Amino acid sequence: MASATEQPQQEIHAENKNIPSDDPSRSKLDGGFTMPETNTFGQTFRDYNAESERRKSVEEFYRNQHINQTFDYVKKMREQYGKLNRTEMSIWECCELLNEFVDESDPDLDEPQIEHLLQTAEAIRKDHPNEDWLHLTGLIHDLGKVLLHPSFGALPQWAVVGDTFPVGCAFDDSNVHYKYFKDNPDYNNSMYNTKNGVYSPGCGLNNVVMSWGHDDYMYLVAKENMTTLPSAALFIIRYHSFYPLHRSGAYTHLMNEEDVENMKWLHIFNKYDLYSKSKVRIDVEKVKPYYLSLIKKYFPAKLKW
Ligand SMILES: O[C@H]1[C@H](O)[C@@H](O)[C@H](O)[C@@H](O)[C@H]1O
Ligand SMILES: [Fe+2]
Ligand SMILES: [Fe+2]
Repeated sequence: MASATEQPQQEIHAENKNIPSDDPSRSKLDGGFTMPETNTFGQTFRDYNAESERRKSVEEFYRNQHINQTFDYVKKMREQYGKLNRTEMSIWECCELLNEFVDESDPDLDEPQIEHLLQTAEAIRKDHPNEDWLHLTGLIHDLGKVLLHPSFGALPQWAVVGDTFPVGCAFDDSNVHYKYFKDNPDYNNSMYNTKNGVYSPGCGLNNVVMSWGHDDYMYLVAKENMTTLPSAALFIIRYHSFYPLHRSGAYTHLMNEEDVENMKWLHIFNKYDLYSKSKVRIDVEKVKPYYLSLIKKYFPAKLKW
């Protein structure tokens, strides 16, 4: 029987096994975690132009996302889904619901989402054994993708996944496939197309309306169900797809001091979210008791969704 103190799984270092330590092709070692040079398809991570079987569909995904995510659309969705009146279920039940979904925006992963959740959580657990809140954050950060499920209205992928960005101000050209924003109605709206748009500099991300998707939704679910996770966990969940900010440094003029503090944890988290994507399977039944104990510590048994 697996105990709640089961050791973390996943051989993160698998890629390096046969490569001499001084070989430049060897992955970078960083805090124990090996960041592989290439993804499952032999490409560098987040290369949206590399020729691969997924390139075309990922680009088509971003075309739809950029055209449809307007300020008005996001406001409407936030209000509607923020009511959390669709269903009641536990965190683990939600993990299981994600079993069937593959994320169409992701050039690095074609595994069902539950694999990605466990790979992320287990990779964090290995390097940061004492931050149990961060393990749980890894497990739940993508649960908002449940919006794809028929019982949540089966939202189109462009309304659930992909990188996020602020609406209500100019789209930054560091967004992937930026060119498709030109067909977004907000692109030509003078209220929304200046650097600050409807915001003031330093207003804080909490006051910025982000494109609608799994990040903001899961943030609302965690907060409204009174999680006892620390605020850094909520920040990670809410902004983990905000690559234009945490990877490219765009939109920093909207941040306040608290955001700057929280960014430190987001940067740590992001490494595991991105680079743990692999074909290495996790034995779900083996690790389940450990994660159930964390869920019990930080969440009520049933949550409103
Ligand atoms: O394709 C991925 C995926 O949807 C992730 O869940 C999200 O966090 C990333 O930002 C995105 O690029
Ligand atoms: Fe995500
Ligand atoms: Fe993720």
